[in-house]
Amino acid sequence: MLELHNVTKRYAGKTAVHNLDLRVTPGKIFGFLGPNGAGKSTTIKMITGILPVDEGSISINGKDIEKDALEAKRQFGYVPDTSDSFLRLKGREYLEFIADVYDVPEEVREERLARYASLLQLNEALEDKLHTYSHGMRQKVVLLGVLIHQPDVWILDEPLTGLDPKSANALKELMREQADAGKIVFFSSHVLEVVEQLCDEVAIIDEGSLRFQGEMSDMRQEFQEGRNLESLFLELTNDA
Ligand SMILES: Nc1ncnc2c1ncn2[C@@H]1O[C@H](COP(=O)(O)OP(=O)(O)OP(=O)(O)O)[C@@H](O)[C@H]1O
Repeated sequence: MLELHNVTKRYAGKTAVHNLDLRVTPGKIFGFLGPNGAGKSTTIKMITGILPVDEGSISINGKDIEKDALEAKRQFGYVPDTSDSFLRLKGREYLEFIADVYDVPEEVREERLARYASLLQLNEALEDKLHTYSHGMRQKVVLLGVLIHQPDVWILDEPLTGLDPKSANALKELMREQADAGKIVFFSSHVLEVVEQLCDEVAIIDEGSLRFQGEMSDMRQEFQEGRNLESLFLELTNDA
């Protein structure tokens, strides 16, 4: 379970996230949706412990991200929207490093590496250094780093941006596979089509405040059956 209680974040006096309450249960793909500047990345950075929470609290499988940071961080894998860490390492070295950090046994890591590198078409690139990778390839190697330790919770910030259609499709299938295996897949997006296709549950944030949280089907019902997600989104975020 991933829970946010009354979470607030300010940057130099400006409120980026305001009193946010979220509850994400296992076995679901959860889409965190909002326009540019809505507060999605700020929220994800607080969930992952990159940014401190100004008010409220966040727990992952019952572990508080601030009071019990190490245990909370063991629960999730994180794919940021851009990745420029460990650029001097080769792809394979980066993945070995992550597998070491999470104590993944040798045989298990080899098996996962073989399966997921091939699925994401990264095999050949693993012997190259990360600084030679394109944006999409970096996204994929970070994703592989998550898949190699199979956390209970996946947190992905705009994960499909920059992926070619084949890789995007592979990622969508992996997200579904993880959710069906009882894990939480929490991802942010402003691509409505993706959210509509993929999510079991959705939260919409705008100007730092939650506008809606619920099942995809509830959302359609609440805002008149038959309307498409785009018109609901525009209405909820006052952009219409
Ligand atoms: N480091 C920062 N310092 C000051 N303000 C910031 C900082 N980071 C974000 N903001 C502001 O906080 C608000 C929320 O930004 P955030 O990046 O969380 O939005 P987002 O929903 O992820 O947007 P996008 O879809 O464009 O990535 C915006 O008004 C943004 O300008």
